[in-house]
Amino acid sequence: MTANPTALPSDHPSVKSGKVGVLLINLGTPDGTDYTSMRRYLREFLTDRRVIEWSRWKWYPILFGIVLNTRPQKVGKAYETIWNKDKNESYLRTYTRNQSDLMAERLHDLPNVRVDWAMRYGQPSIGDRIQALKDEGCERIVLFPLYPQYAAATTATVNDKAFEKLAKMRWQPAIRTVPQYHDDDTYIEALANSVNRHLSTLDWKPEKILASFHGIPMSYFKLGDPYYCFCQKTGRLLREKLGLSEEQFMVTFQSRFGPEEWLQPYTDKTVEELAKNGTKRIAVLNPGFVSDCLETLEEIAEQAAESFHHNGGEKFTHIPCLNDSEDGMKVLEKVVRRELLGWV
Ligand SMILES: C=CC1=C(C)c2cc3[nH]c(cc4nc(cc5[nH]c(cc1n2)c(C)c5CCC(=O)O)C(CCC(=O)O)=C4C)c(C)c3C=C
Ligand SMILES: [Fe+2]
Ligand SMILES: [Fe+2]
Repeated sequence: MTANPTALPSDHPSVKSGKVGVLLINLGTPDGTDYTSMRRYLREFLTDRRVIEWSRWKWYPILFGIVLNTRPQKVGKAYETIWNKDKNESYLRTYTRNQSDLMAERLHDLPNVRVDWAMRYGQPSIGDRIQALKDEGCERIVLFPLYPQYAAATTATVNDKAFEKLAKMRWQPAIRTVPQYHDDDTYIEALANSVNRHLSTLDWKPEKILASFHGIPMSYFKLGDPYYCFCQKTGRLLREKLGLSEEQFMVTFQSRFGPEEWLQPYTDKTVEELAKNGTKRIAVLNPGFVSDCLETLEEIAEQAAESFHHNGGEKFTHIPCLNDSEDGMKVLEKVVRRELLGWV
């Protein structure tokens, strides 16, 4: 008898192989609304050089001396008002997990594909989930930062974090990173449907619709971040799809942080000025957020609504993000299937 030359030696470790991973990644979320959880989360977030580009010697005294002593209480209180009490977690976490579960179901025709989810800040971490996918036999992984409009502070930092993990792996999986899909027709149609569906539940019509995107400092844009242009294009395509004029539809930027100038027009100032100038009815949506979160549920649906009413406005409505809706999942599935081409 001759030995089989292809047989593995008896002491060879078992290696799983032949699978493709899809990792959905969103921004992150604190584990709880208490001071310690909030501080841990904000510390990880605000020490990210892609988020705060100031030099360390200028930023750290402010961060550790002031921001991390005051902001955890303030933001913790805001989180409490929008916490998903059923699951004891933020909605961003609930929706991201649901998106992952639903994506797995939608890809049932691709038995070699594994779907998982992670957060850039907090848990589950990107590194842990890449390792878990690799351990399951994923030799190729699609990294999907859940941001329709690329920005260095969001998409790039997700990719950086993933490659930080890969830098420590002896046997790396092959990687694809998903680019922006700000002008994808399925995405624009899903947004338009969500606007029309939501407005059809009201007994009034808005005089103006605001598409409010998270801002970035103006200096980042001037240094070459394309985010502003992607937001403007999404806004224009959505306005055209809805058949609205430039008077009826506006792109604005929210969530300013720190003393610098950010992208304009600012959402909070616009809402206030519209109300003061006699606009009585507005609707606001957040096309840049794949899931509702603090920035949409608290800053817009609560704070902006209050400001509008306080300044003389009468009707305000917040149009929910696509979240784990059928239309929202259609968008994510389309992007994932495109990025899997040639791999499955
Ligand atoms: C300089 C600071 C920040 C930049 C730049 C920034 C860009 C940016 N952020 C999002 C999406 C989200 N941000 C969220 C919360 C949040 N953002 C910042 C600061 C910057 N973001 C802070 C400090 C916080 C925490 C809350 C607070 O302290 O005000 C969230 C919500 C997370 C949640 O758990 O609900 C999202 C989502 C984008 C898309 C973006 C640039 C394009
Ligand atoms: Fe942010
Ligand atoms: Fe531009």
